[in-house]
Amino acid sequence: MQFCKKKKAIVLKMTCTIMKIGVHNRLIHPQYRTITHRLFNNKFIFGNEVISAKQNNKPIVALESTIITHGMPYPDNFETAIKVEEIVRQRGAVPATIGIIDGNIHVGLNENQINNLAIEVNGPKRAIKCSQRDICSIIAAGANGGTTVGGTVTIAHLAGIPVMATGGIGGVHRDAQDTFDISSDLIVLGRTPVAVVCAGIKAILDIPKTLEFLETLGVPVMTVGDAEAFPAFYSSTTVDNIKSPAKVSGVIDAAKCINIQRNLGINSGLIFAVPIPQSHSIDPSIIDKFIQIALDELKNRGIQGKNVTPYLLKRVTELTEGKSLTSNKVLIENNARVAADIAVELSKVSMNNSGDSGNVKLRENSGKKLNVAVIGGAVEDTVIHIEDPVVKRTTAAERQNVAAASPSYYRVSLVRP
Ligand SMILES: O=c1[nH]cc([C@@H]2O[C@H](COP(=O)(O)O)[C@@H](O)[C@H]2O)c(=O)[nH]1
Repeated sequence: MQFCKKKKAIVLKMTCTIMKIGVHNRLIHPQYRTITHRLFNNKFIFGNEVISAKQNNKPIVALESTIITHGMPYPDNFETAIKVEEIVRQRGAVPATIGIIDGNIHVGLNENQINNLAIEVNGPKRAIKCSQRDICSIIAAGANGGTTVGGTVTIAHLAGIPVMATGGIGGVHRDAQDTFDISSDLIVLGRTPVAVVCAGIKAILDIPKTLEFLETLGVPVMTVGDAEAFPAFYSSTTVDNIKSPAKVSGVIDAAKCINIQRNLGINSGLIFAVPIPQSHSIDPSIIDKFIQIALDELKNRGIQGKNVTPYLLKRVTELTEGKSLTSNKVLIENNARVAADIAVELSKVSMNNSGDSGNVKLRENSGKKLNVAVIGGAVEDTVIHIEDPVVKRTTAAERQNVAAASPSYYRVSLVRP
């Protein structure tokens, strides 16, 4: 009897564990299922709302948590995070705020957890700013992490969430030629297929250089709407009114672009830049003066690396007497609205995936001879391995015709370097 009870308990425990792994495994991106299943099934914790959204194929929007832990003061950080989640729900999608708590990756933090991260913003238990490189060490230490765009995109992709919203992505810092400070957000976006909805690139950065770098990485950058200008976070245009590299007219076309990238198997992210609502756009030349003051202070104080962006955002808030913080909140809310609409449209186009190529016109190969223009060239080194050289005594007559004789002298294999 005793034995039976014990056996039943073991069987029950095993079934529960298998169920737990099963549920989590299904929520993970198929490409990583086996690996995450083996290594991480206990490290990924999905919020109830996210689990239910996954099971019912509802659109999900990933939200980052560095804004909470390093981007805003308390209680603005908490209130904004909650409001942003609510906006996503109102638009018909499910929010998944991503962060690390006690060494576990959370996809869908609850209100209590968000408050705990928010309240510690200047306290001793403040979470670590977590870009992709920090994920493993934070998990290993059992610590808390507020995930940046790069960190969030990495986790969202593992969790099979293709859209995220933030305020502004990181980028190339203004004096990058001296400091080499380039946000890892860009590198992660170059190799992770998640669409990021933001208010452009933060004005504290070198926007033209950031756009150049994104082009190098092959990341599509598109403004959403009719505007020609590229938005600069606090302002709907940059100081020198840079043109956007591309634009989509609205959320339907944005979703089509994500779907096309996916169908083509292009593994980079996409950036959708949404201009801050005109009511809260700050004149770019005014904000630039404050940014310059904060940048000079930064140099004098020797602040570097991951502390640069939080310091600049905080100082600009002080210098503008809170005006930039209000704009920051408004633009994040606006981005969440657009991201939710894109996620809803994306779930429609992906359900209806009958080879729809969106605005891309697919041309049939007509079999006609095409005139091809070759631009540039490629040089490829070839290493020749000589196998079984044949030493052969030749006659004078044979030596006169080396060209004809040489192929039979060696067996050659070509190897790509
Ligand atoms: O409105 C905001 N948007 C974005 C950020 C964060 O700033 C990070 C960039 O930091 P860094 O420049 O150190 O890579 C982004 O990834 C994002 O997490 C922020 O604080 N506030």
